[in-house]
Amino acid sequence: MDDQPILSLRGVTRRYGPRAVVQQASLDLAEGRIACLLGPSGCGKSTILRLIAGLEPVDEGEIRVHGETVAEPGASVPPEQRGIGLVFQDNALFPHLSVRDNVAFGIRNQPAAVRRQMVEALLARFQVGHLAGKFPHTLSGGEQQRVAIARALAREPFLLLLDEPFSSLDGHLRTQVRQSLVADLRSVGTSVLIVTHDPDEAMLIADQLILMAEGRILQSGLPGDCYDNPVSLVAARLLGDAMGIDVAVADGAAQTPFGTVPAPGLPDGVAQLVLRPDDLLAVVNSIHPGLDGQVTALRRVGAARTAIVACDLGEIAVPLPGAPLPQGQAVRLHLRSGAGRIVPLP
Ligand SMILES: Nc1ncnc2c1ncn2[C@@H]1O[C@H](COP(=O)(O)OP(=O)(O)OP(=O)(O)O)[C@@H](O)[C@H]1O
Repeated sequence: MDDQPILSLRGVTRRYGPRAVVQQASLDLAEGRIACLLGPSGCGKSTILRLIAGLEPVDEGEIRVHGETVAEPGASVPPEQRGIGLVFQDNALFPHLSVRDNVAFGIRNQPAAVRRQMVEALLARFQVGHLAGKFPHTLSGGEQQRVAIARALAREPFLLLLDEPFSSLDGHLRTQVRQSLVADLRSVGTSVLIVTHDPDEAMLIADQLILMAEGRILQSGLPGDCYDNPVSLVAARLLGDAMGIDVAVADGAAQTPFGTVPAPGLPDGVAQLVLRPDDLLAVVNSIHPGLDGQVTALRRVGAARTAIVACDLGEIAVPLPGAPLPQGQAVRLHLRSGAGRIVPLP
């Protein structure tokens, strides 16, 4: 099996004036996977897509496709020769062309019979065959999205880039459209890189998750690994609530208010314990070491109960899987077995 990444970025930097909006970005994409690039608004996600597609030059670093350099400072393979499809947030279908002709547009050099067959197959695959003769303005946002993706795939790109494909949809519709679109993309087998700022969306659909903040790629890996083993507090917070507590590390172990936590590979000195809300347990009459506190309030969302516990670290929200605790109850906070990660200070 060929393990060579289909696309690699190495130390890629892009500046607008003096400001580097993408800084030293490195990543590898594997074939046939759905990767999600997740980060807050303005962190440089769309710029990375444009760099990969060849719509912008790199100022530093290198982009490789199947091991061949396609972009480095002063040299760039044009977008149409990269074999990469890009669908922007706004879809930008040609308004004066029917759905069928929009999809056929990118392959207009193919013989008519081949073109017809490919277009029909793609429209059917993306469940918009019944809309073939319609014009874009008569389609819903989700339908336009599917047509735009079918149009990009007609050129048989080895990689499809999707910039916030579900941003125009909300609630239930978003979940539905997302599920069925991802299933269709998987059935095609194309490699896909999806930009999103929605952590739940990224966790749900990604085979590979790429975390980004302030122009930098922080971490890349399986979604579960990124969630369980964040490289920093910032990376942890991209995927959900997390708190950081300064701790002392010596000989590969950190002394925390909840006991000793392994800190493999970290140098001696100050580091940070990263905690997810469900990493802590509030125990009454505990005989084990932990951090003492007192319940100051109870909250409930649906079936889930949370106790607000005042302790030396301030007020901490701790999930209560069992019976509710009364206000004022003294508790000891413990770290669940295996929970908590020690990361370097920012
Ligand atoms: N052509 C440009 N000239 C100058 N600054 C730009 C240009 N394009 C983008 N920027 C700035 O670069 C930063 C990164 O923009 P980018 O669109 O890549 O972020 P993003 O993560 O995709 O954001 P969003 O999720 O809001 O789309 C932003 O601060 C943006 O204002």
